[in-house]
Amino acid sequence: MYLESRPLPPPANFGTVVEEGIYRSSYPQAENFGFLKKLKLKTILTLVPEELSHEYRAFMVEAGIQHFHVHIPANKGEVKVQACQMSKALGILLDRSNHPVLVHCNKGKHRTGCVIGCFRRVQGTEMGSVIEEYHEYAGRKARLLDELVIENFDLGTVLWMARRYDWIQPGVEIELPSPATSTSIARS
Ligand SMILES: O=P(O)(O)O[C@H]1[C@@H](OP(=O)(O)O)[C@H](OP(=O)(O)O)[C@@H](OP(=O)(O)OP(=O)(O)O)[C@H](OP(=O)(O)O)[C@H]1OP(=O)(O)O
Repeated sequence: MYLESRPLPPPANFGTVVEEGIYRSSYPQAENFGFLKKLKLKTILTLVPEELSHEYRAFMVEAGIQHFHVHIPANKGEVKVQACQMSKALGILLDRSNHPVLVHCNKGKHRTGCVIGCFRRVQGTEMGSVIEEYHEYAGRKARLLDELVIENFDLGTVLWMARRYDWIQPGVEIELPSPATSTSIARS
């Protein structure tokens, strides 16, 4: 993308999840702000715990972008993300009044990959395709624990939002874990 003669590079690992609705990326840098402005974002959802830089915050204020900050921990050594954190992040993405929204972490691979993977499950996407998309962005750094989070996330925690904002494809049955057999990795 170009503005006049200046290139407008997207953030690294940028992708479109839902056309003109949901985008994903690594942590945006100053040289990416022009590209983000062209997306006419309404919302940015940051998944890393660190405070925003003054420059990044100033960009959002100037562009009239609302900001949400949800800490999704990295699943290293053990699953660390909890259902309440994941459902908070998904709730922001499912709410179409926040669109267009960019969701990012540091590299746009693991934490963003988990959130988008759970979002795809809400959409009823077949698990093989969900995991394939996770690997597309995580590359050789893909983590089995992230895949377990995606596969075991309890969709029941966001089902009312999915219905309210019309994310569930007609005829798609959302499979909820039965209380007795629930092996949900992500505990609330
Ligand atoms: O391979 P390692 O275990 O050394 O992971 C490194 C780093 O790999 P590198 O050294 O090759 O750059 C990871 O970057 P990539 O694997 O995405 O390239 C990075 O993932 P990340 O930024 O969170 O990824 P996102 O969730 O933002 O997508 C990870 O941070 P944590 O998982 O948050 O701890 C780092 O761990 P550490 O140094 O202990 O903090």
